[in-house]
Amino acid sequence: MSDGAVSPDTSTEIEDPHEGGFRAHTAITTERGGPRYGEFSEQVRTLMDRARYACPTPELTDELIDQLAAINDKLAAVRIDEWHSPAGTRIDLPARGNITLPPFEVTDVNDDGVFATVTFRDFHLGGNKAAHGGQVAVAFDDLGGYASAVAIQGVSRTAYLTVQYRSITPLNTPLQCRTWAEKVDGRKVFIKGTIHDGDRLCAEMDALFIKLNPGQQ
Ligand SMILES: CCCCCCCCCC(=O)SCCNC(=O)CCNC(=O)[C@H](O)C(C)(C)COP(=O)(O)OP(=O)(O)OC[C@H]1O[C@@H](n2cnc3c(N)ncnc32)[C@H](O)[C@@H]1OP(=O)(O)O
Repeated sequence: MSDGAVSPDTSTEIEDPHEGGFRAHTAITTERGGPRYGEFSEQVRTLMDRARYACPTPELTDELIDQLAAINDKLAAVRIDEWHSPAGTRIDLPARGNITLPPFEVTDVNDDGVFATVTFRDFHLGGNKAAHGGQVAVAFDDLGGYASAVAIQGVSRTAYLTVQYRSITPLNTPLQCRTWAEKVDGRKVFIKGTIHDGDRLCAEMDALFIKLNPGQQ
């Protein structure tokens, strides 16, 4: 039986293609992980959802540890650098296939900003059926970064991000998120955002993104 230990190995054999920010010398492809990679991501998310609400018997916990350890060993054997991992680069999948983000689908990008449908899942639970406030900020950070990238046609990082939580953000409900650049002042990109459940405002974002200089991490 596994002792539950997780290897801290973060090494990679591949030369780092990083050239600053989130940019890399790698071609965009929707092939990585194969045609069923989206199903794989969904199974991982479902695992997290189920685990959040499960109360296994001690015997079932033992059994699940062994099964998860076997899966983790298989995934460890195919570890790769972040630039080539499908999680985060599969632009054909919700949230670019990034399992750490609340799944979203961008529905439009135009002069009024970036429009997306975002769904917080069971594993994004904060308490009493509401999404965790930190998870709301995660969605805003990523989709705010998207709006910043559109506004400056370049790469930026978050300098600050504030969220006003206006009403409960529900789980398992497709929500409407809009992020947009309010002002660009040199390298400073002032980003606003909203998340609505229908007509009801759940949360608002006020953020500053800074355009990275060439080669800046
Ligand atoms: C399509 C794909 C979309 C992908 C989206 C992914 C989005 C994910 C975004 C992230 O999560 S990034 C990770 C979280 N952020 C960080 O880790 C950033 C950590 N901080 C830094 O690296 C630096 O502080 C930063 C790059 C933000 C700024 O450092 P710099 O040295 O490049 O800039 P500098 O300090 O010279 O400041 C430039 C201007 O911004 C202003 N500024 C910087 N930080 C500020 C701040 N916190 N508040 C107010 N103003 C600020 C600063 O005063 C100055 O104003 P002026 O030009 O008017 O003089």
